[in-house]
Amino acid sequence: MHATPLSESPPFLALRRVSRRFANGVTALSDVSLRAGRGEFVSLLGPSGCGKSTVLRLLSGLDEPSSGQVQRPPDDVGYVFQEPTLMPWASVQDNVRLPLRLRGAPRAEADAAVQAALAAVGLADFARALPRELSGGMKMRASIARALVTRPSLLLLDEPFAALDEITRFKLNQDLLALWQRDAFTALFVTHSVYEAVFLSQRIVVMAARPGRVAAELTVDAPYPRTPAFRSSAEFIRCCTAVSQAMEQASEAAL
Ligand SMILES: Nc1ncnc2c1ncn2[C@@H]1O[C@H](COP(=O)(O)OP(=O)(O)OP(=O)(O)O)[C@@H](O)[C@H]1O
Repeated sequence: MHATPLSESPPFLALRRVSRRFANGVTALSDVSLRAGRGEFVSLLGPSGCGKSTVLRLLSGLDEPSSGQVQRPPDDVGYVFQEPTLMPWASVQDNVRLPLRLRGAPRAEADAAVQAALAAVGLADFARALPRELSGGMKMRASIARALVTRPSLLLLDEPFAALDEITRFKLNQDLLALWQRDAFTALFVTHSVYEAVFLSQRIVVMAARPGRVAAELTVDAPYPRTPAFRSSAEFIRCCTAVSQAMEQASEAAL
């Protein structure tokens, strides 16, 4: 594990000296610069209110910076929220089909894409189920399938597993990495959990609050695929310790 130099290959997405002030006077982000290369898995880690969700909203085009520059990828962006946000009256397959319907994709093409997305998250047998018939983990799988059904080049995930029990969370971490390796999208993953960030990421951006800013950047050198054995390895523990220390330093600096 080591601190990351900022200038390497040309970025796929970037924030350059971005600040975001809201009308109520809150400065959610102050002079934030970060970047990700194509196909990279990057986590944003930090305490509540440090601006993690604001970074995702800026990258998805849902929000604009007050100053600085946001470089977004040219094509599709998938977004997964903490809540699965499924339509309760629609079947799992109709929920997953929604982004394709909104863009007017031909029926046969959409059907094939929906089936493929459901199979990829292990929900092929639940295509006709209603969301209330699914467990929390399965609802989140459906939400991930909906985000991936358009084959986005960037997947933004805003604490998607925070409400799940630990076993389910570990399983979904593993399955998300398998999807990422298979489809080669760029992943920007927001979490409060040091362990989750280390397990998943190639790089971790540690943020601090009041105002939201980047406090540190660390690289996790461990190879993929990362199996459950990685969680009990010396390398994992070393990385978690380094990231926790960076978080502590960031919170002390904020006091
Ligand atoms: N639309 C808005 N208007 C005013 N203030 C906002 C708005 N959106 C966010 N904020 C404030 O900006 C700061 C950063 O919010 P943001 O949701 O990005 O943080 P976060 O790190 O994602 O927090 P959490 O981990 O709790 O989700 C917070 O103080 C929040 O209250």
